Parts: sequence; C-alpha cells; structure tokens
Amino acid sequence: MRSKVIAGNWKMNKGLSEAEQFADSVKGNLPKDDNVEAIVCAPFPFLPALVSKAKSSNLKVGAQNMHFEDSGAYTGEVSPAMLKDLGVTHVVIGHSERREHFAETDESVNKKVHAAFNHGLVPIVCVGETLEQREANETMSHIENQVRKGLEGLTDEQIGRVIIAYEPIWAIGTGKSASSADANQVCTFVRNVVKAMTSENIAEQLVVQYGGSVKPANIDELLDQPDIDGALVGGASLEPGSFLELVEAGTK
Ligand SMILES: O=C[C@H](O)COP(=O)(O)O
Repeated sequence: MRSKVIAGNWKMNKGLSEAEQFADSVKGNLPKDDNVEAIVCAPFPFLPALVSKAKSSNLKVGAQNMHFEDSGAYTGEVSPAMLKDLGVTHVVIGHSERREHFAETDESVNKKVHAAFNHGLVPIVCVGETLEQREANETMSHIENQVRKGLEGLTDEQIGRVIIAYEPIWAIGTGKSASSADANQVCTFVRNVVKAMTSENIAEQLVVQYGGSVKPANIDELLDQPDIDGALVGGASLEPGSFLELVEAGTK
C-alpha cells in the first residue's frame, strides 16, 4: 500500500519567528503513523531553523525550488548540494508559479529532477493544465507531455521514488478545488503514463498528490479516491492547526 504524503507549500509567506512557532506547534502533534508523511516546503531562509526544530520528529522539511547545477556563477540561486547539506529531504520542482513567473520549462524541470536524485533529495514534480487547456480538452495531452519530459532519462527505480503533484492551475489559490472524481481521473492518467514508461509495478509505487484549494473540509473526499495519495497544499498549510488536520486525514 502506498503511504499518504501531505506536503505544505508555504510559497513566499511567513517570517522566521512564525516559521519556528509553526514547527514548535506541529512537531509533537503529528500522528504516529508510518502510513502518512508530513512535509513542509518553506522559503530558503527558514530551512535551517525548520530542519533543526524538526529533528527527532516526524516532520520533514522541503524546499520550493533549486538550481540543477552543483555550484557556479548563478547569482541568487541555491544548489541541490546546499539543500542536502542543510538536511532538507524534499524539493518542489516545476510548480506552475515557477513555470509562469520564472520561465521554468519541462527541460529545466527534467534537469532539476536528475539533480535531486544525484543529491539524495526526493523531487515533488508539479504538473497541471490551465483553464483554457481544460476547456479545449487538452488536459490529458498536456499532462502526458509534462510527465514524460519531466521524468525523461530516469531509471525505473528513480521514477518509483518521484512524487508527482497534479495541480490544475485554475484550482490554485482560487478556493475552487477540482472535484474529487475529476482530480482522481487525472491522477489515474498520470499513473498510466508512468506505467507505459516503466517496467511492471513501478507505477503502483508512485505517489501522486492532488493540489489546488485543498483544505480540511475537502481533503477526506480527495484522499478517498484510489489514485490520490496525498496533497500539496498552499494556503491551508500555513496554520499549524489546519496543517495537522490535513496530515491527520492521511491516517484514515
Ligand atoms: O503548491 C500548492 C498549490 O499551489 C496549491 O495552493 P492552494 O492550496 O493555496 O490552492
């Protein structure tokens, strides 16, 4: 059985003391259940404090982006080796906000996914369609393209360890979540694309999250779906109480 993975993506929110308070409130209250993983993906400046606070707890700490090179003349960038050194375990790659505002492409996503594995980080690879693509019936072809290009050149074993977050762009931060059936349909499709790319059973190991206006009120319904293995959550991951409720939902 696949574990449920609940990842908070704080985006560019909070200050250092708020981040520390969050970790203090959450770390002792996470469910003691090996079938659910709780990750908080925070802005770079908070990562050392969060890693230190989360030590000896079930809370894992992730980054929201990174460069694909190990080092070099890339002013303002952060390398996978730097994240690994800090004790970060996960990294969000190819979030739609990075694709939209920072010219992230399927090619750079693929380089970053390889770099993550080279440094022992688990990539959370985001895919998702715009409203225009959905209305033009292009959702599946777009998702297939993003999945195939994003995972190109990985071994089957690596693909089995990727987390894919399906986040329809029209559902992000809008309060308008995809219905659980629609979300599951795309998550099943993602698994089938991976099945076609890999040898037997790899696709069954793959964790596929849904993201887009997930909150305590709708997470149960989403996680009840057979191909939704967790959630990548923005707004509702910011408050400790709400984050804990989301993680708790993964134990049911
Ligand atoms: O990475 C998280 C997503 O962009 C979802 O954000 P949201 O939960 O605020 O809609």
